[in-house]
Amino acid sequence: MMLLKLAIQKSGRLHDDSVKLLKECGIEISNNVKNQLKATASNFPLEVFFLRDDDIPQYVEDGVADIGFVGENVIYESKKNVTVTELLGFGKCRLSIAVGKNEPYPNVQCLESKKIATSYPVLLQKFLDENKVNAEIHEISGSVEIAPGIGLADAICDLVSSGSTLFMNGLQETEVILKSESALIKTPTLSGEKQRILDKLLFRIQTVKKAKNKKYVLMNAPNDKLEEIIKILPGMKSPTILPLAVEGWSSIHTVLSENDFWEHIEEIKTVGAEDILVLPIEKMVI
Ligand SMILES: Nc1ncnc2c1ncn2[C@@H]1O[C@H](COP(=O)(O)OP(=O)(O)OP(=O)(O)O)[C@@H](O)[C@H]1O
Ligand SMILES: O=P(O)(O)OC[C@H]1O[C@H](OP(=O)(O)OP(=O)(O)O)[C@H](O)[C@@H]1O
Ligand SMILES: [Mg+2]
Repeated sequence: MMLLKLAIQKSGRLHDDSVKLLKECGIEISNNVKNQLKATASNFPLEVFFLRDDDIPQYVEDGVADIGFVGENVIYESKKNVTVTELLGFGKCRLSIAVGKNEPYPNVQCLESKKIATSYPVLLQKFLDENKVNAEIHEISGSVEIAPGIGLADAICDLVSSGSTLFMNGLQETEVILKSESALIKTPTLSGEKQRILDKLLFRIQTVKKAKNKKYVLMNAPNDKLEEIIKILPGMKSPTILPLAVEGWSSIHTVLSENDFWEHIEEIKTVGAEDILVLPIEKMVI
């Protein structure tokens, strides 16, 4: 049977979320044997390779793997011929330039002739070129944030998420050069049969993604307040209204994005809604 070959990170920041996404898509993979580098799904035509994340774009370009889950930072730094097919919503971070927290940084021009340490020379060079800045790039493979403190460089360009690594190393973030999250990449040529398997996988991923920032919201309200509450709720189509056992009251059910929920909750309460419940949604097919 034809199997779609997927490359994911063996261990590291993207591993758990990659496996979790497959699970949420209803795909069972057993990788119980420690250090096993390959696994086959038991209920979907998928074979999973566990690799270093930096190697994934190359494998996918070569067709050794048909698709991969990997950070956009790694994809664009690698310059490989692969197609970003779907963003996956995890591994969110940004590639930023930072300098010592007491260094003045009026604008990007102040990087002229400076030495910048990074593991992302391609993306950094592109940014410098776009801004017509000449700077010396010093490539190192990790612990980049330590570079200014030990006199190795004047500035750094590295991944930032919470900012705590920068803070702990006495650095300030001065430019965001790329916003990144994990993405599904695809090999340049895929057979028709494999494309059909990929379409099925993409449908499942999109179904899971749609549900992720949506909430199922239930609330009780007196019947004479229903109309006013419904006007406030930006529901999917129209909310479901069910009578309560208590005379004159109803239960309103609707689906809201997390954002909309926070934005409207005060207003809904003020108008007269009570006993508001917010539940996660597992899957959503619309
Ligand atoms: N602080 C962070 N917050 C969120 N996502 C991050 C963060 N740092 C990195 N990432 C994302 O996770 C990816 C993997 O990070 P990780 O640190 O596991 O990489 P690695 O050490 O190069 O792993 P490997 O051993 O596979 O080469 C990064 O390429 C990036 O897309
Ligand atoms: O802004 P923060 O939340 O502090 O995250 C940023 C840090 O996370 C990443 O390193 P990671 O912890 O993955 O270690 P690594 O250097 O071994 O990849 C990145 O290289 C930064 O150092
Ligand atoms: Mg790596």
